[in-house]
Order: sequence, then structure tokens, then C-alpha cells
Amino acid sequence: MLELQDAFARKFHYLRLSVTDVCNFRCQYCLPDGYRPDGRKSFLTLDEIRHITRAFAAMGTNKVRITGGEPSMRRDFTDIIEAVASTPGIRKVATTTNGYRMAERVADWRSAGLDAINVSLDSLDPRMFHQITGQNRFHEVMAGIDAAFTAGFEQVKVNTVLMRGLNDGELGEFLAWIKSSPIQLRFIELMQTGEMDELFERHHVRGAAIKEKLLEAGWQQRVRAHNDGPAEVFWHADYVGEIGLIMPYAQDFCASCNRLRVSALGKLHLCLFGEYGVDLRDLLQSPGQQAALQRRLREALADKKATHFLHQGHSGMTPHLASIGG
Ligand SMILES: Nc1nc2c(ncn2[C@@H]2O[C@H](COP(=O)(O)OP(=O)(O)OP(=O)(O)O)[C@@H](O)[C@H]2O)c(=O)[nH]1
Ligand SMILES: C[S@@+](CC[C@H](N)C(=O)[O-])C[C@H]1O[C@@H](n2cnc3c(N)ncnc32)[C@H](O)[C@@H]1O
Ligand code: SF4
Ligand code: SF4
Repeated sequence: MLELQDAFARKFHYLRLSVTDVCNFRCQYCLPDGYRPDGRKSFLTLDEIRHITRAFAAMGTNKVRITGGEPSMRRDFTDIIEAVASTPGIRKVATTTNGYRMAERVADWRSAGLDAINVSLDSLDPRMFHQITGQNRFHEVMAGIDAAFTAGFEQVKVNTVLMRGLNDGELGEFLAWIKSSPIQLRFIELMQTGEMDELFERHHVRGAAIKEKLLEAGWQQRVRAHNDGPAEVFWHADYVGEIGLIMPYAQDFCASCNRLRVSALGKLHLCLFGEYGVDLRDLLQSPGQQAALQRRLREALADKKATHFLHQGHSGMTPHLASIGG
């Protein structure tokens, strides 16, 4: 099998597949004014999703993360999970969600083949949660996380975007929360995107400060496996949970890049902060197009850059991460 490999010898076995741009939250760093419907957009159909997944799987992809917007806003979300999970070669199906409908549906998602779930939770203080996400749904999301454990997930990853002056003083509360829960809590550095005004300057805080505190408190960094993603993971003998740090501004962050993205509009994105998307949709219309689709993917990959250009202030064409799935 000819794997997907770029000019820097990085291999890509992980696809982040966005299934919708729509979201019901208004996170300050993503869609502060909420999702603005655009009647002309049509998101990938179930058949198109099947064709994409098959082509990637035929080139060595074994993990697919279904994302968005908010993926659980899709009425056929469970069918999407099932379609991806039943594709030969796909060994891990994951999703990233804001927790919407999770408490009621997570058991169905698991039965459909979902292996891993990442939930966004920016604060353990319900009022701060509301302030950051624009939604008064803290307890709903927490109930969703509990329901995931009840449904049989052994670990849940929780994503917390670090924001100076908002949630950056909550380390103690978060640590107490994961002391006896199998949660991998990941602090994510705020990333600058095209539609952000001065929010980035106001709230960006380096994950390195948390790393120092963790090391001082006896946390140890897990040795990275070669196929691990970009999170640095820390463990402590007194804690069931773990801490992950996602620090895209750190040196060499992109050296371990192992993922490609397809947007809900069917475009291949070589980087979260790339300059363009490669349209795939014309080759998603029948199974007979798979060879041509694979050729297009391989040719496109030749142009993947070594890293993002965030340090120079360029966030590419990405207006906000809901447009590409994060
Ligand atoms: N800069 C950058 N950020 C990323 C990348 N992949 C994920 N992120 C960010 O990391 C955060 C967590 O992403 P998730 O969707 O939970 O996925 P993940 O970290 O790949 O999770 P695992 O597959 O469990 O390792 C989000 O804010 C993403 O936008 C990446 O390739 N580059
Ligand atoms: C774009 S969301 C899509 C999935 C789902 N709606 C959710 O929020 O989990 C994926 C992840 O990106 C993160 N994210 C969005 N905008 C970000 C930004 N500007 N900087 C860092 N992380 C961001 C979110 O917190 C979330 O964990
Ligand atoms: S981060 Fe996720 S939940 Fe928040 S606005 Fe963006 S897409 Fe929606
Ligand atoms: S910023 Fe781009 S190159 Fe860097 S890890 Fe993310 S997707 Fe890969």
C-alpha cells in the first residue's frame, strides 16, 4: 500500500473529518456571534463521507475524528459514526464535541462504533463556562461526560482553551476534578484565527507556565510514541487522570504533525492554518472515482509545508476553527 507521506517524511494515518460548520455555541475564541447560516452551503452527504473514508483508508488512514462545527448537530450523526466505523482499515473512530445531546445519545454513538470522545469544557465554574461559550449548559456537559463513562468509555479527553483572566486560574480545581476520574484534561493554547480581533492579545497565555507548575508538583512527562499527536502528556502517581498540553506556538510543535483534514464542504486542508483547500467533491460522487480521488490526495500532499506561519501572524484562510473542525 502506498501510504500518505509528505516531503518531510511525516506519515498521515489520521483524518479529521468535519461534517458540518453549524454550531449552537458561541465560544468567544471561535464563533463569538454564533453560527451565521449560509443557505448556499451543503455539507458532505453520508455517501460522500463513505467515499472519502474509503479512499483515505486505502492509503493507510486508520483513525478518523469526526468534528465540526458541532458534529452532534447532524441528525444523521449516529449513521455517520456507523459508516466510518464500518470502513475496512479504520480502527479508531473519535469525535470532538461541545457535549450537545451527549447525555442522551452517547450510548448510541458508542454502539454505532465510536471508540473515543473529546469534550470541550472551558471552565468548572458554571458562570465562567457561560461567559466563555455563550451557553448556560455547564451541567448538561458534565452530565454528558458522566454518561460517556456509564456507556463504557474508559477515558474521556476534555479540551480546555486557556484564556488569560478568564479560566487560567483554575488549575487547582481542574486537578482536583481529575484526581479520581480517568480524564485526560488538555489545556490548549489559544490560537489566532482570521476573524479574531484583539481577543488573542488579550487572552493568549502560554501552556509553558502550566508545564512548570506541573513539574514542580511532581507530575512527569510521558514519553511520546512516534504516532502520538502534538499534545505533551503528564501523569502523577496520585492521580487517575492525566494532563495534556497543546502548545502550537512551541518550537517543533509541527514536527509530529500526523493529520490531514477534510472540511464539511469536501475540501482537503493540508494544515489547520493553510492557504487553500483542495476541492474533492467532484470525485466523491461514486465509488468508481476512488483511484482518481487517491491520486488527487497524493498529489496535493506534495505541497504540505513544514509548519504553520502563526508566529509571523499568518493564520492562512481559516476564519475560525469551526470552519475546518479544529
Ligand atoms: N495547531 C494545531 N492544533 C491542533 C491540531 N490538531 C488538533 N489541534 C487542536 O487541539 C485541540 C484538541 O483537538 P481534538 O479535536 O481534541 O483532537 P486531538 O488533540 O487530535 O486528539 P487526539 O486524537 O485524542 O490526540 C483543538 O483545539 C484543535 O484545534 C493540529 O494539527 N495543529
Ligand atoms: C472547532 S471545535 C469543533 C468541535 C466541537 N464544536 C467542540 O467545540 O468540541 C474543536 C476544538 O477546537 C477548539 N478551538 C476552537 N477555536 C480555538 C482557538 N481559536 N484556539 C484554540 N482552540 C480552539 C475548541 O475548544 C475545541 O476543543
Ligand atoms: S469551539 Fe466548538 S462549540 Fe465552540 S463555537 Fe467553535 S465549534 Fe462551536
Ligand atoms: S499547525 Fe499545521 S503543520 Fe502544524 S501540527 Fe497543525 S496541521 Fe500540522
